[in-house]
Amino acid sequence: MAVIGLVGGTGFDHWGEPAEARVVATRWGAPSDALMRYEAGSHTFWFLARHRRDHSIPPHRVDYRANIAALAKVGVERIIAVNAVGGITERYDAGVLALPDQLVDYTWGRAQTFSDDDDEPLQHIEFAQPFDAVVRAGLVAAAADAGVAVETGGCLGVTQGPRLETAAEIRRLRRDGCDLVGMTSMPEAALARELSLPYAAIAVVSNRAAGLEAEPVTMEAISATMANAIGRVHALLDHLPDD
Ligand SMILES: CSC[C@H]1O[C@H](OP(=O)(O)O)[C@H](O)[C@@H]1O
Ligand code: HPA
Repeated sequence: MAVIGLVGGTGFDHWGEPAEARVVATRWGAPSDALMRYEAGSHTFWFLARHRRDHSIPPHRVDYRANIAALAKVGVERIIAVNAVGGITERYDAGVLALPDQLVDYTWGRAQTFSDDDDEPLQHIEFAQPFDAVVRAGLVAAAADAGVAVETGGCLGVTQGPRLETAAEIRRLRRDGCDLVGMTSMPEAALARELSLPYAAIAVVSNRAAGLEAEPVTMEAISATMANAIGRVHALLDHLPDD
């Protein structure tokens, strides 16, 4: 049994009645919301709604440091992030569950490190592989066990938001090697690495990215796709293997 931090995003702001809710303070400030404990499959999960339960915190205003520090404070051993993302390359159609293995950071102006004052050690984390191979392997095994199809691998470009991208920005991301686009994986992934917390993401393709379809991207379509896919995310969590 492991104690796992679960950061839920768009389409996953709630997870039923928790076994426990805990308000956690950190030296970086308050996390997005109370942390909620759930027992699922053979693991304990501490769930945190990245945008708060009422989905009121936009991606550029999430206090990623407080969120990761709060998860560390309740003793999580690893972190699984759930993200709604746009699909850029053909493998990543709407509704696909992806387990990305790379990312490119296009965000700016976010508090992106704990190495930010004299009280914290200066760290230059190793980050060639931003998603943890062991956590990703557990998700691959869970998918096989649950009979849920996943695309393994893929590069996630992280934009600043909260607006969606232009068609030209998506063409640029494709040229840069990005398969997927989201807004919240950075600095979340890097901060987890700074605290030595293995981190991986379940990226749910909620839409084809801007300019790839005749119709514009709408929040209604994103929400509908996420509502459809979230049962498969839960199936993965229920089937995560024992260590
Ligand atoms: C148009 S939806 C954009 C919103 O959804 C994603 O959130 P999350 O990563 O927390 O699931 C994306 O990053 C944006 O915040
Ligand atoms: O198309 C998108 N772009 C950026 N973030 C997203 N999150 C869901 N869909 C998207």
